[in-house]
Amino acid sequence: MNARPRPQSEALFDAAQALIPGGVNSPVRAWKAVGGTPVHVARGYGPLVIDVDGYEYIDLVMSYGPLMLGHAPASVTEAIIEAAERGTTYGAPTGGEVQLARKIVELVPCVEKVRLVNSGTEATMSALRLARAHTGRDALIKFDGNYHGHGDSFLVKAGSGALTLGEPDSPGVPKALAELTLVADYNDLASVEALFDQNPDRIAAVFVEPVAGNMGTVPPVAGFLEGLRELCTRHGAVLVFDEVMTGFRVARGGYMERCGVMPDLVTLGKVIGGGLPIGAYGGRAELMNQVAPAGKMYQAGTLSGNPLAVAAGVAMLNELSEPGVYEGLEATGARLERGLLAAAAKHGVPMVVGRVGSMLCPYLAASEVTTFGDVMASDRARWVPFFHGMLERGVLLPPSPFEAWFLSTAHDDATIDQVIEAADGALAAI
Ligand SMILES: Cc1ncc(COP(=O)(O)O)c(C=O)c1O
Ligand SMILES: N[C@H](C=O)CCC(=O)O
Repeated sequence: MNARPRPQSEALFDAAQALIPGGVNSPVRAWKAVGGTPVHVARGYGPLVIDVDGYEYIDLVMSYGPLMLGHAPASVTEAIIEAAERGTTYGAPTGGEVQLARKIVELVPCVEKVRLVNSGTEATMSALRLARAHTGRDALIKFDGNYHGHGDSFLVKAGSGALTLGEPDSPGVPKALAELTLVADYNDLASVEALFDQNPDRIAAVFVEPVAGNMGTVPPVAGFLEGLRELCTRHGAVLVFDEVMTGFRVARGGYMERCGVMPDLVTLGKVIGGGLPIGAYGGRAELMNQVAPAGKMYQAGTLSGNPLAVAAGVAMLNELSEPGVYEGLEATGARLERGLLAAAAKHGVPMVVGRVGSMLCPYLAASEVTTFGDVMASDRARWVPFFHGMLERGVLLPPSPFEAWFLSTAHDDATIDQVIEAADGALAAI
């Protein structure tokens, strides 16, 4: 199949490379892992995006997770327009912030109080500072291949774009700070226990993506999150679930609602902003009351609680509160998983699918993927022609085998069947 010519995307990418580092404002968008020119998007509606050359694609990037209702859902768009007409930012508290905070407190089980920030990165940086302030300790444990945004303390064995570019430990992070980040193996409780034993009274927090979504999609094995809870309680460390990706995606109350394990703090982002920039961290009142001005741990933001983001988030969470939404997303995810596995089996391509609800990742691998090592052992070279085969058949995937695919309520059965048909063709050709 011949690649479709994309002169407009190419011209824009050339111009962007002269103006913006690597031509993009977030590294994973540069298609370094798959090669070629990134598709530059002109607009999106429902499950589709249209590029600047006029081609239409079924979108499985979905802005890396926020767009639970597809592109430009009327309720969210109207809420943004109404809010913008009243002014875009005030630097003063608003009723909208209270509405969004109330929704989060009502729906996310571990949250009694929540602070809104501007991105997932800010949320995790702030949660880490709070854990350090609370415990008076400096070290943290994170997991190989988990990604918590680009705060210095987290760019150690990081997933997502850092992994894609082969830079999981970024230059520019002070060595003294990086040494405080201890790295354990995801889904391996013994590796966490060993770090606690080797570092008595040093560990402020354990940060975990309860479903690892920045090395594809790797659900936790039975007992892993329960074990982290027990270890943190035993050693006086703060357990932080980074649900920036999974919050309101895998269930209204995030993955903690599905698994029943309660962290001390949670970080949120993506969905709660309805597609506008936002982040949040929250937890028990006793912890959150240490944040300024209630307490001494300083954290602030000129645009925090931005009226547009908050209005979009409230509209999004209202729609997600409708009955049947998550059951529908589960069915959509299951349909795609079944179709992908059937297509792979038909063409003799080894495949396993990691999936929780509407986030998923097919690995070109013959056996179960539960660890970072399993992810790295999957056939990433063969994934590249698969990506391009899908693209040429009108399906836009995240441009890296380490990124999750995201579905929305706008992806109906007919759309999913088109994705499966494209996968059938793409897998036949690799
Ligand atoms: C689990 C997780 N935590 C934190 C972040 C950082 O969020 P943001 O990109 O909004 O800074 C991301 C995504 O980038 C994420 O997937
Ligand atoms: N995997 C990342 C976040 O979830 C993708 C977003 C980005 O880094 O641009």
